[in-house]
Amino acid sequence: MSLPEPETEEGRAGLAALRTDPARAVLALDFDGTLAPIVADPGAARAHPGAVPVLGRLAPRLAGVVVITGRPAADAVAYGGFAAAEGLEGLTVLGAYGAERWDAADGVVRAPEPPAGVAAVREELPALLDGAGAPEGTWTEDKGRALAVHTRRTASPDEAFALLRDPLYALAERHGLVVEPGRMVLELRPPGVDKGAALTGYVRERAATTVVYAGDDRGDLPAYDAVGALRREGVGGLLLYSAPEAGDETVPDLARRADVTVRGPAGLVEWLRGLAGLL
Ligand SMILES: O=P(O)(O)OC[C@H]1O[C@H](O[C@H]2O[C@H](CO)[C@@H](O)[C@H](O)[C@H]2O)[C@H](O)[C@@H](O)[C@@H]1O
Repeated sequence: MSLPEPETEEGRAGLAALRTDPARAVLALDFDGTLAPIVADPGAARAHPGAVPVLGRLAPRLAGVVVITGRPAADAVAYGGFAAAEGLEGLTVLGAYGAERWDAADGVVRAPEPPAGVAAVREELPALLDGAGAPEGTWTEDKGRALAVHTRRTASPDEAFALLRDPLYALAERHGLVVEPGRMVLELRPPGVDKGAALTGYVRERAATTVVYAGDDRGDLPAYDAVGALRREGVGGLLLYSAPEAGDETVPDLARRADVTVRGPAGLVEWLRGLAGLL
């Protein structure tokens, strides 16, 4: 099986480094929109059925496989079907943008206590949404250490997103939180972590000389930046963009910078199968 040639020179160099020494390469993947198709109900998201089998084939050949997600680590593990998966005994899941860590080796989630601002936002959010005129279908996902306001199930998700944007930024700022905007979602979460720092830490921990990162949303941009910085240190890098299969708009900053574009989780699984075939 062959792999499509990366569209950039740096990407071709990254793929060549990966093929030369896979045992020193890290494969890092976002969850929603990358491993799991986007669905209207966040609680119904599940990894593409081909994801775990192909990751299980790849992982024993690599320095490490890590899922880096805005989800709580436990949710990603459950929705991904990652616990006790064949070949994924060394898998790591970095949840809540790197604040939480789960390792398949012991099945434990490690995480610090959320800051007090999260409880204050939880308290004030319902009245704020009422006052802002949040339309029917607006839904708050309580992630424990963050609150995510989803607009996908409103009649006009983009309009609802625009309506709620400023009030939610103001609320987050009042309580020392930051807003993470995503695909029809505005998440209020603690500052101080992002997917870039999470990825860099994992690459260093594994002493990797190549890193592959796949993502679909704005929250993945810090990981793209991290791959850029690692490349400048001499680490090989390959950036994949999981473009929307339907409905959602593309994220121009990811589309422009990616070395390889795949069509959603199904396209990513196909690419990973091609990689497994090559290795
Ligand atoms: O970092 P990720 O793994 O990409 O997680 C980002 C957010 O993903 C989830 O929301 C997104 O997926 C939902 C299910 O497909 C979809 O309904 C929603 O519109 C998307 O924004 C999740 O619910 C959030 O908690 C994550 O932060």
